[in-house]
Amino acid sequence: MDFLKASLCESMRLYPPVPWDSKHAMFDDVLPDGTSVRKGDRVTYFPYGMGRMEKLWGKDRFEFRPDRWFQETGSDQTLKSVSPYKFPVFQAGPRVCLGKEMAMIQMKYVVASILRRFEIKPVFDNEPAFAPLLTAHMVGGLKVMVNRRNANGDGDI
Ligand code: HEM
Repeated sequence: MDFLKASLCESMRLYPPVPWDSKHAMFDDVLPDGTSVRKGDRVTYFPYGMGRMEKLWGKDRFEFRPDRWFQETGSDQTLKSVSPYKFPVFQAGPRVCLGKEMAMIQMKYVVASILRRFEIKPVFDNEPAFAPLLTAHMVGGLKVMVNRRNANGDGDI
């Protein structure tokens, strides 16, 4: 289940379900880096961009690597604790997503129960195009072939 959680986090790092999100200032304010914000200004944070920043994720930031979510020391196979300010897919701070734990449970449950029974393969080789609307979409959807797995866990068609 840890590897599944790491894979889900890695998927959401590269393709966050809420790729960008905005707030409007109620009062004049100053951000921690000194940027001043005036009352009524809109401030947007951009999880899609942050998930691809070399400064945050390293040179291999475009690679899908679930192992980056595990401890790096020796044979420690436990998941790392990653700051929501580095990985803000559920936002961070006082207005963090209240359903994030439930969302993780649901995603793990759906993926584990479907992949145990079915093999799913994309129909086309080309990489799906990501449409970063307020919530994430794929341009034209993702066409897949679904085969029931046999008792050995292999696709049977
Ligand atoms: C992968 C799934 C999910 C993602 C990526 C996600 C992401 C987010 C994000 C980015 C926000 C902040 C929105 C804002 O700026 O106002 C948010 C807020 C919220 N989410 Fe989720 N969410 C997910 C699933 C869920 C689920 C399953 C629930 C409920 C069971 C839920 C309940 C909420 C609530 C109540 C808030 C408002 C929190 C507040 O403003 O204080 N979310 N979510």
